Amino acid sequence: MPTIPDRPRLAVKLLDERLRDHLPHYATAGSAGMDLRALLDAPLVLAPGDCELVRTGLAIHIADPGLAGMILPRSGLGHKHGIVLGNLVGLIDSDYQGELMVSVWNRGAAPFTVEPFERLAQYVLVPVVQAELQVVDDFHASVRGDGGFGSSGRH
Ligand SMILES: O=c1ccn([C@H]2C[C@H](O)[C@@H](COP(=O)(O)OP(=O)(O)OP(=O)(O)O)O2)c(=O)[nH]1
Ligand SMILES: [Mg+2]
Repeated sequence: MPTIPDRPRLAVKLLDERLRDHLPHYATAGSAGMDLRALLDAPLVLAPGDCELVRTGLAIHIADPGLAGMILPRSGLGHKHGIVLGNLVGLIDSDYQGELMVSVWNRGAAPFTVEPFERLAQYVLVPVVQAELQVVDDFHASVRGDGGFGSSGRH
C-alpha cells in the first residue's frame, strides 16, 4: 500500500450553509481533484454559446505561495455535453481569499441545464515555483535554439 503523505491544510470558508453537506473531497484515494458544485437556487439553462459565472459558495485561502489552485473541466461534461470553462482553465492565486467562481461555457450544440449543487468542475492543488527574471544580452546556445511551433515535424 502506498503511504499517504501529509496533506497541506487549506482554510475554507463556507459562504452558504448548504455547502456544509457538499464539501469538496477526493472521491478516491488517487483522485487528483475535488469536484466543485454549482451554488444555484434554481436550474440554470445555458444555450449553445452561453457563458455564465457560477458561484461555488466556497472561499479557499491557500496562503502558501508555493501552491496554486486550478479549476479544470470535468471530462464527462466537457466531452459529452460541451460544458467547459469560459477561461479554459481557472488559476487560483495563493493569496486569493474571495469566492471560487466557475466560468461555465456551453461550447456544445444543444442547450444544457446546470442543476443546483451539480458537480461542475474540479479543483486541483498544484505546486508553483516563483521565478526571478534576470535580463541578459544572450543565452548559452541550446540544440533547439528558437525552433518551435512544429519545427521538429509531426511524426
Ligand atoms: O476560474 C477562476 C479563475 C480565477 N478566479 C479567481 C481566483 C484568482 O486568484 C483570481 C484572479 O484570477 P486571474 O489572475 O486569472 O484573473 P485576472 O483577470 O488576471 O484578474 P486579476 O486582475 O484580479 O488578477 O480570480 C476564480 O475564482 N475562478
Ligand atoms: Mg491576474
